[in-house]
Amino acid sequence: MLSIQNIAKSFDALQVLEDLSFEVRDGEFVAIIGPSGSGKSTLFQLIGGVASIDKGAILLNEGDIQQKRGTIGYMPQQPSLLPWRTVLENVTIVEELQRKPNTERAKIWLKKVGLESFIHAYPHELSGGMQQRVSFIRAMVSDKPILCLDEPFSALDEFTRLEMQAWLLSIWEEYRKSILFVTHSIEEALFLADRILILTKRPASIKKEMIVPFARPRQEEIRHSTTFTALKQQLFTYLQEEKGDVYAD
Ligand SMILES: Nc1ncnc2c1ncn2[C@@H]1O[C@H](COP(=O)(O)OP(=O)(O)OP(=O)(O)O)[C@@H](O)[C@H]1O
Repeated sequence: MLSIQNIAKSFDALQVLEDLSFEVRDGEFVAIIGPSGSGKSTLFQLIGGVASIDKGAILLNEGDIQQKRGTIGYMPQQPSLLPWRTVLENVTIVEELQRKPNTERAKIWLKKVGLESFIHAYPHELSGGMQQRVSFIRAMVSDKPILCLDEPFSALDEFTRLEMQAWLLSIWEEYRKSILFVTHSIEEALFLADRILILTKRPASIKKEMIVPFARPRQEEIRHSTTFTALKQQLFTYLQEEKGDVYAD
């Protein structure tokens, strides 16, 4: 579905990505972890078409999406909701820009995620976790073939973060939309993903790929299994080899 082929990207003399290749298949949940500053956000900018690659190709369902905006669903680290718009109006904004808002579908989604009594509320009336749900639903209803989530839970407190991980899994396991998920948390990647891509330090390419062996639907208990602990240690070692910041949590 999404195919990143040998891409390279520099900002002036700073080479950020080099010969980076990977794929995300239809319905797959892929997590990316890597050292700080290795170029994860840059990668999303390239996939989202807001920056241009120097070399290589970015294909979505075999079509070239280089510098094409609006082909992926995107959820940023901060919810980025417009404070003067209600929850419902925030969810429909992407479609409004494309002149085809589907208010009914947005309402159905908000109901599905327990926000039906908040559709006319403003962002400041919601908790951080609720705001992230709205942000996620906005990306979902834009109905793109793949969702790119850039550290979506990193600003949340630990308890809300664990809740949001379970929440995301329950939605994803029902709908199986392709997800590319950047995180700094090894544990989050292991709990959520089918496959984890580990980046090298800058200029980043793929250092390793790990297939996550846990069955779906995922159960909380896997976090306490010996396999989970062993894989966590393995991932930690890979990241230490790249001398990035610390990722164990
Ligand atoms: N528009 C830009 N112009 C110049 N340099 C940039 C630009 N965008 C990013 N960079 C540089 O590219 C490098 C990679 O940045 P990026 O934000 O993609 O890394 P990251 O892996 O997402 O970092 P983090 O893990 O800390 O969020 C950094 O050194 C950053 O300063």
